[in-house]
Amino acid sequence: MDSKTLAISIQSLTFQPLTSKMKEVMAMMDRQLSVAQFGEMSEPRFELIPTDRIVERATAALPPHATLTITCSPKKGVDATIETAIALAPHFARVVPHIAARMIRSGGHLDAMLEELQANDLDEIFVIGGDQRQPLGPYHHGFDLLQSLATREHEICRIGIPAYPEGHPDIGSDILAKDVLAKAPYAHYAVTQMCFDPDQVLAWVRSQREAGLQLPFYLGIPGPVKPDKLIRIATRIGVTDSIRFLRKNLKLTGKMLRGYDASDLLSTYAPHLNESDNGIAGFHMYTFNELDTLKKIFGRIAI
Ligand SMILES: NC(=O)C1=CN([C@@H]2O[C@H](COP(=O)(O)OP(=O)(O)OC[C@H]3O[C@@H](n4cnc5c(N)ncnc54)[C@H](O)[C@@H]3O)[C@@H](O)[C@H]2O)C=CC1
Ligand SMILES: Nc1nc(=O)c2c([nH]1)NC[C@@H]1CN(c3ccc(C(=O)N[C@@H](CCC(=O)O)C(=O)O)cc3)CN21
Repeated sequence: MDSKTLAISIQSLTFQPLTSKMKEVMAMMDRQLSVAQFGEMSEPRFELIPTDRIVERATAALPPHATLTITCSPKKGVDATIETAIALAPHFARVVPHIAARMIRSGGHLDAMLEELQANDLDEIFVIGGDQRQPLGPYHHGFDLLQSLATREHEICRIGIPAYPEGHPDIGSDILAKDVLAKAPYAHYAVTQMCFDPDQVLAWVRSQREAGLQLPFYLGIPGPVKPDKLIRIATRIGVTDSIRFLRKNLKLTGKMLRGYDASDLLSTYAPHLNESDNGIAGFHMYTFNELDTLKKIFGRIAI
């Protein structure tokens, strides 16, 4: 029995409105349910931002069998991403740096990065265009970098690319659809941009399959984050429609005070994970580096 069914049966037995204690128990059970769903995935992925003390914080909060991916910001640059990935690598099963095409200064810079990755046994990367508007070197978009990688000697054996179920603030949907199909032969999987509307994501997954895209998808799940930070980040990266969806949904389900946690999204996705036509390989959690909160909710053992 899930927590909602349980709460309804408690309510109908006692003829009492839900007390705050009961709501707390429901919230806890919801979270346990979502932990189980996240844990069912063979390879949990967590996205981290390179910041001070990240190794200490990540090892304290996340299990060693997790896959971590490390973002690439225009402020810190791609070398900071690689440095952080190398520092985390001994502690986790798999560490995946995001390599932003527009932040690579030259072919020589790319070769030096590839050598450094190889020297540290990092064999997977996530290729993005990058939030840096003007390219620092010859690679203008993710596709240029993927093509260049295909002509070079390296030990990278797995490449991920981003995908945008909710669209992108600067890029038209028709361009995005063509782009992901063009990138697909060079990539092994796609990760969906964070989105709070699971129906939109699932409809998009089906439309991509109809368009002939064969890459497995990791569905991007926003992790626990305070509302003000979430709104700041979502506005910056253009995830605004589904924030509106989230607000409406939290109001409808009476969870406005409790705020967002991933359990509703995970529960909605759960029945679709085993539909083979969808090709959903797992979840990718955007942690916003809120690792203490993540640990409290998911626990070390449960993942
Ligand atoms: N920092 C990070 O770790 C992450 C960043 N992102 C960001 O998401 C955004 C998109 O990344 P990708 O899909 O890899 O981009 P991309 O640069 O590979 O572009 C995808 C497609 O859109 C076109 N395009 C790009 N910018 C355009 C513009 N301003 N107007 C019209 N068409 C445009 C490209 O020609 C290409 O066909 C970037 O801002 C990227 O940095 C995504 C995931 C993680
Ligand atoms: N366009 C785009 N750029 C990204 O960087 C990005 C996406 N999309 N999609 C998913 C995730 C979400 N990303 C982020 C990036 C930064 C913070 C963040 O918390 N930034 C801090 C500053 C961190 C620092 O000290 O560098 C903040 O307070 O905004 C969160 C999520 C990275 N990813």
